[in-house]
Amino acid sequence: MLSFLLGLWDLALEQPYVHLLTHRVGSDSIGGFWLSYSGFLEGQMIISLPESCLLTTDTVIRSYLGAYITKWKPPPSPLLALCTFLVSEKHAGDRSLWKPYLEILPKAYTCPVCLEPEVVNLLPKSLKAKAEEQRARVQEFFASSRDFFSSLQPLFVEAVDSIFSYSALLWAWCTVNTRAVYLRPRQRECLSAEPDTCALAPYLDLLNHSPRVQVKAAFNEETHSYEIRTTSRWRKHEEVFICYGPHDNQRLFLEYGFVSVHNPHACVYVSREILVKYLPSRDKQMDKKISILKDHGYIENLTFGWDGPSWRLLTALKLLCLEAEKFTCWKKVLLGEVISDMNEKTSLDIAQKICYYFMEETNAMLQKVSHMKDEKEALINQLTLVESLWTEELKVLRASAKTLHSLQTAFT
Ligand SMILES: C[S@@+](CC[C@H](N)C(=O)[O-])C[C@H]1O[C@@H](n2cnc3c(N)ncnc32)[C@H](O)[C@@H]1O
Repeated sequence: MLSFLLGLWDLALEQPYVHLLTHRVGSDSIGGFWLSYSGFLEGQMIISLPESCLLTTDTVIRSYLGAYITKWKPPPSPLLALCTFLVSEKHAGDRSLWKPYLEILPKAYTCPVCLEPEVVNLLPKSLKAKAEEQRARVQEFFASSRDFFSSLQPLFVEAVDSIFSYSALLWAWCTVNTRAVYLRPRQRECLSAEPDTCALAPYLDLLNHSPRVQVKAAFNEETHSYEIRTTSRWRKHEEVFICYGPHDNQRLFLEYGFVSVHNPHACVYVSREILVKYLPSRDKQMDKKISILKDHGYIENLTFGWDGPSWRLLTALKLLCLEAEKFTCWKKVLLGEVISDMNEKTSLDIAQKICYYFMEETNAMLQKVSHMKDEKEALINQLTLVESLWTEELKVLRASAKTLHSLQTAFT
């Protein structure tokens, strides 16, 4: 493993910028990270990984799988090509040129698609629905790929069913989903029309995420290398982070299987059902108001954040709280105008009720997770992850409740 990585080091870096540290956590996962050797200044290159070190669909098509992919109709997707290569190379073990890379990849993942259904049941509703969608998508990916896998039988002594099992494909899918970097879309006749934008980038993919840093990452067409430059400053021996995007914790959990503590983008989603639950049930204009919110895209992505209810959430509430005689002012509400003190106050009161409701629910879920941790030791890692998500949500809600309280005092 190390020789491979040191090989990359020689190839990719002009000077030894970083120490690479990997350590195993438990038996089935690996935590890899980068430690700054001599520090980085803003704008400095962290890594420049030559194209030849990237694992792309080109790598797959040039391999022994190429002839099978080219023959297969309808053409396999770029994702299927990458996943098939990963599973096949992992199966090859010592015979694989990619063995050193494959050995440092996690053996298992913690994205919701890999969690036990009873753990998925403990996720916030909005995330649970996305987790179930993700699982259905991966299951469909497996089901629709089985004929293609069968066509590969001449390449293997063992039955392909045992090599390209659901768990093997799931592992490969998670590897691509959690670790791939973005390349500009390419189109190849032997692959389906889905965007071919993923590349695995050994060594570079050991960089962990921090929401508080900024990087510039892209393939440089002139140097033919994938380059990452930091816009932050790193002191000697500090862990170097990159930013995977301005993702909230639910998105980080869904796509990468982790939760970021004190994530500035963390938020709690308010569903339409909860929004309506706290409004006066006698409002005859409610259906009309809901349909205005829907038409103007204000029924989704309503959130509580560290700074209180989002502008979208408050705007939606102000519109829903409009008094009957002020209903015609709904456009002004969407433009951010204040309609009346009464409208401002009522919407803040309802925002606070919803916030308290979420805090109660979150505390109840935390208790449930804690009981389950006592009862189901085998699930402790998965449950701890879910617990950290709820804990972060509770912190956001407390901060929001505080902001709401101070906003309300302006009306008392
Ligand atoms: C591209 S890899 C980064 C390197 C990774 N730590 C490894 O094991 O090789 C992305 C994965 O690293 C983990 N990860 C990245 N940033 C993290 C963070 N701030 N906290 C916890 N896990 C993180 C998550 O499991 C994520 O799916």
